[in-house]
Amino acid sequence: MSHTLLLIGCGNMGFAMLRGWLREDPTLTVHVVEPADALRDRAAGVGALAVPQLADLPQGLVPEVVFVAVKPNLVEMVLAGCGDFAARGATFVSVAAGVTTAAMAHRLPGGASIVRCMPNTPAAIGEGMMVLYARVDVSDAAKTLVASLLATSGMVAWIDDEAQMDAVTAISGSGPAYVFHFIEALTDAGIALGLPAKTAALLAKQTVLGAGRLAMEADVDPATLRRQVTSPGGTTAAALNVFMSDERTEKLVAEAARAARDRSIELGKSN
Ligand SMILES: NC(=O)C1=CN([C@@H]2O[C@H](COP(=O)(O)OP(=O)(O)OC[C@H]3O[C@@H](n4cnc5c(N)ncnc54)[C@H](OP(=O)(O)O)[C@@H]3O)[C@@H](O)[C@H]2O)C=CC1
Ligand SMILES: O=C(O)[C@@H]1CCC=N1
Repeated sequence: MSHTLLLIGCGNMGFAMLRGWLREDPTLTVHVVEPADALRDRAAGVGALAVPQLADLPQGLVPEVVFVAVKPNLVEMVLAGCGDFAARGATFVSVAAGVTTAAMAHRLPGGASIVRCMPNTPAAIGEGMMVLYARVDVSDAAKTLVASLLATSGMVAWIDDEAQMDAVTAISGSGPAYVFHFIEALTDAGIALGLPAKTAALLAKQTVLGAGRLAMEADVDPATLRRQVTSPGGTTAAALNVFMSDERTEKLVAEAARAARDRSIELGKSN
């Protein structure tokens, strides 16, 4: 069924979602507000109707869902200009790290329908992890619509405790960057061991892709999959001795995730 959406902010995350939506459902009408010329052109290129500011949107526009994908410090300012959409029944979905639904509600008329989402950039190819939290007064119909729209971007999961959103941000929101960093490091290691750069990059990327898909599809857990690669006294054991001695990797990843979680909490406090 065709729906009318409004996306405010079409940078890295907004565009990743936009591309996913329009690729899956070209019948959607998506209005975009984005000040940067090049990013508006990019949005128009995938079929959106893009304008530089809210005031340029068609008079009387009735978006069913307003997605807000600006930097966290701008969310409240943007929402303050969206009262008319709330009055016309829109559901508001912010993807901003740290910005609570209470802070959003503060800028919208009473009773506004508000959902918070933590997406990630693999949404651009339909492989995102889209985690949602809805305030108690959001209707089932609105939740179903938001979830079905975001399902075009990847997997959808609901949480019922908003406080968990900071941890979600640390794991799946920021997580792709950790994996990209690992790919960079694995590529560099391959080059250092004498592989051509192109070959090293291909091996690193395909290995992460294949391992991720196997972890998702296998009926055993990742620890079992790891053991299946690790011949006693073999090459993998030699490498894992480096990764696992003194729980090095677990400690590093836990420390990194805590730093992201703490930053998400800070972002929430500064808004
Ligand atoms: N990038 C990611 O992987 C993820 C990001 N997020 C969240 O998504 C949000 C956006 O992040 P990201 O896409 O990376 O940031 P970007 O800076 O790439 O995108 C934000 C866009 O919003 C535009 N913008 C600024 N002011 C307005 C306004 N008043 N109206 C409309 N658009 C405006 C910016 O334009 P200009 O630059 O010209 O100011 C920019 O193009 C953040 O809140 C972040 O926490 C969540 C999960 C993952
Ligand atoms: O780095 C950030 O703050 C955003 C939120 C999650 C991923 N990117």
